[in-house]
Amino acid sequence: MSYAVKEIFLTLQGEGAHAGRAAVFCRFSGCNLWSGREQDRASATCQFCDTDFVGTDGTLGGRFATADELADVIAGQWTGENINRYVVLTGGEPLLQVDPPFIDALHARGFAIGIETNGTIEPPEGMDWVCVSPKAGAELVVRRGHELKLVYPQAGAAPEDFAELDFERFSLQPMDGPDVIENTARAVDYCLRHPQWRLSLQTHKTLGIR
Ligand SMILES: C[S@@+](CC[C@H](N)C(=O)[O-])C[C@H]1O[C@@H](n2cnc3c(N)ncnc32)[C@H](O)[C@@H]1O
Ligand SMILES: Nc1nc2[nH]cc(C(=O)O)c2c(=O)[nH]1
Ligand code: SF4
Ligand SMILES: [Mg+2]
Repeated sequence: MSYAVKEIFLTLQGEGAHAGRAAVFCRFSGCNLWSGREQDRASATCQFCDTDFVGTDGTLGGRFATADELADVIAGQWTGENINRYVVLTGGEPLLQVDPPFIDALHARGFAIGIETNGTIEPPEGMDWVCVSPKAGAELVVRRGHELKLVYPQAGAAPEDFAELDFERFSLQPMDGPDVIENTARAVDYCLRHPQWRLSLQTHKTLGIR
């Protein structure tokens, strides 16, 4: 199988439990909850997306014929010491494309693998950190994992709907957009009242890094 990739870049994980950790990001093209076209946003299942995942025209983006070819480009972006190598697979929806040969190819190059997923597709075995971000109106198939990171607030997806699921870490991430200041205040208030949840800020945005 081949892989359609929007962009590949080295940065710090900005969100969630691994915030601050050096990681190569591999952003796959395409999503099952939105076409990525602005004219389709209002009718999409997921309407608040902050990401351009259309096409293969970003930094180091392209179509990769094999898992080894893609894993080589990812490994080539790692510039630090060769310890604690970490890759984050995101998108778009990475689980439309991530398969066992690709996971094996990354592990063979010494990477621990994190994935950001909307939870509608079961991940293959071997992921080191599965971060599920449920979307109102989309069936949640992945009901266990390492981290559940809920964008807040979302009509039809309240934190209480997910609090009993089998995750190690529960993160609440303010919805970015015109109401981000109010959304952040509400998320802070929710975490104070429900200490099962921890605030997740999109620190890369305030830092001005990718
Ligand atoms: C762009 S998505 C890609 C991965 C996957 N499709 C998903 O939704 O989890 C990466 C992360 O950004 C979050 N996100 C997307 N739009 C956001 C927004 N407007 N504000 C805060 N987080 C957002 C998602 O919920 C997800 O946790
Ligand atoms: N720095 C940084 N951290 C991130 N965490 C999740 C991201 C994503 O778009 O999936 C993201 C991103 O795009 N950049
Ligand atoms: S599911 Fe993820 S990538 Fe797809 S539109 Fe929603 S936030 Fe964006
Ligand atoms: Mg992002």
